[in-house]
Amino acid sequence: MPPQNSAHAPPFRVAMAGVVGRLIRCWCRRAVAGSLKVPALQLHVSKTAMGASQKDFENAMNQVKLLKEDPGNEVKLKLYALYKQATEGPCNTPKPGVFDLINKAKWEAWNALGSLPKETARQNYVDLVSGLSSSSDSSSQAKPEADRKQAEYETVVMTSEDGITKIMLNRPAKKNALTEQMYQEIMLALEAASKDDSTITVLTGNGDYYSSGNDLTNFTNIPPEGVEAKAKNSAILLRNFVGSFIDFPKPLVAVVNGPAVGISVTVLGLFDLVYATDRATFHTPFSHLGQTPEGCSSYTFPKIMGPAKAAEMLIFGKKLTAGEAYAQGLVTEVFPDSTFQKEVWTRLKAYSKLPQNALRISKQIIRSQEKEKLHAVNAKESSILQERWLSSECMNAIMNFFSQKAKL
Ligand SMILES: CCCCCCCCCCC/C=C/C(=O)SCCNC(=O)CCNC(=O)[C@H](O)C(C)(C)COP(=O)(O)OP(=O)(O)OC[C@H]1O[C@@H](n2cnc3c(N)ncnc32)[C@H](O)[C@@H]1OP(=O)(O)O
Repeated sequence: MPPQNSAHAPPFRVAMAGVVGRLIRCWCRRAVAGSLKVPALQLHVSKTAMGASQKDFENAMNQVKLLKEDPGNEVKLKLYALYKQATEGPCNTPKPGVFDLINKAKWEAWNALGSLPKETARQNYVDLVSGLSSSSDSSSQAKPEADRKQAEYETVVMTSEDGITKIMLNRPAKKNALTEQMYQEIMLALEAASKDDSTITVLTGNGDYYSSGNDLTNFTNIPPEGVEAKAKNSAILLRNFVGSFIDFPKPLVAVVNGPAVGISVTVLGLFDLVYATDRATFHTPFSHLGQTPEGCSSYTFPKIMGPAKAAEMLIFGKKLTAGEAYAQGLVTEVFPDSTFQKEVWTRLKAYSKLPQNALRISKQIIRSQEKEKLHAVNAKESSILQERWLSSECMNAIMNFFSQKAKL
């Protein structure tokens, strides 16, 4: 064994990192050139499975060989892992020895996929290759994936830098109130962030508010099918929206840059870290609006802050200051507004350098303890709200807001 004392350890680590890098680069060159033994005939993926078909998968494998640009070691390891998962299922081979560096890196990438279903792995492989192909075809080759996707979003801004993908709510003139389009775009952005190379994903707001919650104009766009159909579709939207936070696979951080209202507060119970400026407030005025809790808060808030404090917020609509939210455990840390951005991003940049897989797997272990429960709570809350939205209490509250009689 090499010496492990402090005088020798750093040079050893540097040297080993260089060796590992060279070996992986070498393995990856072979993999991309097609000399990696990836026997297409060994595939046993059902043609009728959901998502990408066997043909899509085979096309994607061929596209990998045609890539004009080297996608980098990390991506190549991901491709390898997804390929193995899609064709063989979860990794159950013994871990290669510590000095078998290439096979160890490959094994770790595959093993990190845990029990990801074969169909999902196949779909993720196809999606990953499709992103790589379009990037090597496009003129904006040097831009990261998230930047290239920006054109697809109108209500959020998505950027990736230093291992952090930032999703910024971007309707500052409306206090980042969440329109139906915005719910959809946040879901799409989370989906993209879950698959990109970043280590950490951040949700934040542009302007003086984090978010004023559901945009109340969502209640005014009633389709010809009627208000019941609208309520039904909105309950589905809500359930999917909250579901994408429950299932998000990487560390998720809320950078609460100002006041937060309604659903933007409740889903905080599903984040891994919540950093708040001391200007932030946390307000869930559901009863005032004739509505009931969502975002799994009927379960997470009593767990986080105890039933009495949760009742004060969720039933009686008590607005918390950032300091109070910290004392109740809803917020991880509060920063002075003058240094908020600088301190938070410095902290997150340091965290994003931690081993990516370890962070992700740790998050998933924690979430797996109660994922089913969270989905059940989400379904129940959404279906209760579907009824509430049709109540006269709720309709009166919305009318009061629009007739300027009531502001929170
Ligand atoms: C049939 C069923 C359909 C249902 C569809 C639902 C889909 C899923 C729902 C999930 C459940 C979510 C629940 C919640 O989030 S409850 C919380 C809802 N939020 C509110 O009630 C906040 C309302 N806003 C306010 O009280 C104030 O605007 C606020 C205190 C936030 C800020 O006050 P301030 O005086 O500082 O600023 P302004 O009021 O002048 O705001 C500037 C402009 O922005 C508009 N605005 C702000 N927030 C909202 C909002 N939530 N919805 C709509 N519009 C909002 C405000 O009107 C101003 O607009 P103008 O400049 O045009 O006047």
